[in-house]
Amino acid sequence: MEQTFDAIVIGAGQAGPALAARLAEAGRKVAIIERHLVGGTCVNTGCTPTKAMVASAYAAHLARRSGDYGVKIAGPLAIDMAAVKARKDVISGNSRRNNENWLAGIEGVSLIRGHARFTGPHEVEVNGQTLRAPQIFLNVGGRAATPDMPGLGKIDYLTNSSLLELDEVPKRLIVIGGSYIGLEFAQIFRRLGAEVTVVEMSPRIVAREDEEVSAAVQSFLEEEGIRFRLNAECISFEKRGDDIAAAATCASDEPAEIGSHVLLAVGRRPNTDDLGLDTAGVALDQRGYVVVDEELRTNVEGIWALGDCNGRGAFTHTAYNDFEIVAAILLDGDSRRLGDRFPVYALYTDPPLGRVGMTEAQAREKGLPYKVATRPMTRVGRAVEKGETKGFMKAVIDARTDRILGAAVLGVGGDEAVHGLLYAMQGGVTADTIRRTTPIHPTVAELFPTLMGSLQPPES
Ligand SMILES: Cc1cc2nc3c(=O)[nH]c(=O)nc-3n(C[C@H](O)[C@H](O)[C@H](O)COP(=O)(O)OP(=O)(O)OC[C@H]3O[C@@H](n4cnc5c(N)ncnc54)[C@H](O)[C@@H]3O)c2cc1C
Ligand SMILES: NC(=O)c1ccc[n+]([C@@H]2O[C@H](COP(=O)([O-])OP(=O)(O)OC[C@H]3O[C@@H](n4cnc5c(N)ncnc54)[C@H](O)[C@@H]3O)[C@@H](O)[C@H]2O)c1
Repeated sequence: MEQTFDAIVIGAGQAGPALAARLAEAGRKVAIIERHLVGGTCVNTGCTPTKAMVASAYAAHLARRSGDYGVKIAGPLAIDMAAVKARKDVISGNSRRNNENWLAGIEGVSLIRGHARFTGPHEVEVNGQTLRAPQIFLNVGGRAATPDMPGLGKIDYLTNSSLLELDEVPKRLIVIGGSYIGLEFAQIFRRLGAEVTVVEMSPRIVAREDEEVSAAVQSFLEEEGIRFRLNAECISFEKRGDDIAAAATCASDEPAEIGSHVLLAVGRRPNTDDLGLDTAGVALDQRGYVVVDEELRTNVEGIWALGDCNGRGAFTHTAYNDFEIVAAILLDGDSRRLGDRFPVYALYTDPPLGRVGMTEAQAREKGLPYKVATRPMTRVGRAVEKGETKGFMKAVIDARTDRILGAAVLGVGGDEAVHGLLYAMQGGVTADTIRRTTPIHPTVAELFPTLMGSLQPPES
């Protein structure tokens, strides 16, 4: 059987459904094809379930610290991992169902379940059926990278997806990779009672960040009992009875890490290897990401790529922004572009790291004249009152224009507070204007004017 549509969207992740809805609203007949779960990674195996578990882990942490606040809990603390998982499943499941019901209710959108594969530049095959459309939008996302490490094929390892299915806390968890996924899970499971070791091949964790950010995050995670093996340039695995041994270096006299479970969190790979993109003539880069221009167009007329699969962003908000760019161009006659967006993200450890724009190291590498200011969270009233004073805030300002180049807010509420600086950057607001504003007391963001008032040239 063959069917013709005005547009086909492949993947119901973070950009596809919103785009399908906008196209249908504009009167187009749209097919959206999903091979697994509506909502994609974020809703089912990424943001939503992990942040639900971050909340459970925080509750456990706060309960352990309750005495600090003058609150006594009688008896020992117990973690009911099955209940933690059930809570996370309800939150994630509700989100998925809301997405499904919303899509099902949109006139002009057909949700087709199955794996899509190109059979030509403007036709795909799903479940043996051919679908044709002049416009095709890829939103196929990615999955956990599983590099060819010695011994990996002989052990049962976990990824972000399978780890979320555990209904018992691992006794000893070895996390390979010390970035977003690795650190968020490391702290979650440590707070839920596991012994946790993070094995990272770089000399420091979250190595994209400034050195003092990496050091502060490592230090507060170590205070909670998480161990780190850095410079792990030569990782291999071996089964030892019921346990797994992970060797971190090639030196045979260095002891291996012994764990009951291993989580692989060493990056993602795009779901572009089983799409038949060569048949359609769509160009990929060396890492398998779809090559797109500033308007998300691929090299093939009538094919666009949005979200993680284009390698131009790796977050839900960047995937959604890709939808906004494409919809603006195709439906609103508005000329939005990838280059309009500032890098912004959060690392959801506790305390979280909110980040926007450049790091200081990036400003230095670019040879930009800049000023910098930092302030420890111990000198932020709101943090002191909450009893959560770990971390610091830092701003990097262009010395010529007085505009913000970048900022890090590592501390309680940092994921929220950093937005004040994002909006300031988008609006071209200067540090001096921020210095003259009157923010709400007591908040974390109320210290931004003070921060801007303490800018200094970098130490040379
Ligand atoms: C553990 C974890 C935590 C995360 N936490 C955060 C966070 O807190 N904040 C944040 O911003 N980002 C977070 N992310 C990243 C975020 O999940 C992704 O950036 C986002 O989901 C990307 O959206 P997408 O639409 O590009 O792809 P996806 O959400 O991956 O969706 C792609 C969809 O396409 C489908 N698909 C693939 N191939 C085909 C095919 N051939 N035919 C049909 N369907 C297909 C897939 O089944 C999937 O449903 C996290 C990721 C992980 C793994
Ligand atoms: N809070 C969030 O927004 C959030 C949370 C989780 C995931 N994500 C998204 O998911 C993506 C993937 O996250 P991630 O943490 O898996 O990847 P990542 O690319 O951010 O980090 C991978 C880490 O693994 C290390 N590594 C790579 N190969 C290794 C090896 N062989 N041995 C040891 N260490 C190795 C790297 O040095 C790096 O520190 C991120 O790009 C991010 O956008 C976002």
